[in-house]
Amino acid sequence: MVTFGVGSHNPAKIRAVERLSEFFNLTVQAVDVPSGVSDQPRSDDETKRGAVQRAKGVIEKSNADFGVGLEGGIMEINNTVYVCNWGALVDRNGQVFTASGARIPLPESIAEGLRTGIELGDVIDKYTNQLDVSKGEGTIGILTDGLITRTDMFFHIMQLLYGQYQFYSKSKG
Ligand SMILES: O=P(O)(O)OP(=O)(O)OP(=O)(O)OC[C@H]1O[C@@H](n2cnc3c(O)ncnc32)[C@H](O)[C@@H]1O
Ligand SMILES: [Mg+2]
Repeated sequence: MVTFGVGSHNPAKIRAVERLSEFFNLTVQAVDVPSGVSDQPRSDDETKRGAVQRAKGVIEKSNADFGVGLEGGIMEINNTVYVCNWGALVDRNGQVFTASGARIPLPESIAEGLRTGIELGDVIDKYTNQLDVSKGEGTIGILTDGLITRTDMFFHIMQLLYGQYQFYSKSKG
């Protein structure tokens, strides 16, 4: 049985890793690790660093076979703010795999709130008049009318990560 440690207690992230059980037997454990970046990463680079640092932290702090880091952030292209997401998978040999997920533009009213320094999680709760959107369908779920949830998106990242691990394991043999 393969163990995946996830550097987060967010159920939207945990469920995304658990969904890998569609392909093989695994157990998932949440591990308390810092991302080492700000609560609201503001570039691809910072978001990716958060994911990698979480994944490495899991390997250091637990006995899991794989450390997983999943990180949400925002980034700007030509004055349009996008929600972005990164993931990292680290194995016991210290190999690091990274992948990014879907990104879509944020409506100007949400982007405005973010420019004042508030976290997306808080802005989206206010925008939707709901609690803990980030632990459920996520901003991506709201902005796609529920078609792609935060878990769907992180699951796609997990496939990209584990798929790379498989590819490089086989090509070395
Ligand atoms: O406990 P952790 O793992 O930190 O869970 P989190 O929800 O805070 O997740 P992140 O730190 O990775 O996300 C950074 C911010 O973006 C928010 N967010 C909400 N929905 C999101 C989505 O669909 N994609 C990316 N970020 C989202 C999130 O609530 C945070 O304020
Ligand atoms: Mg966070």
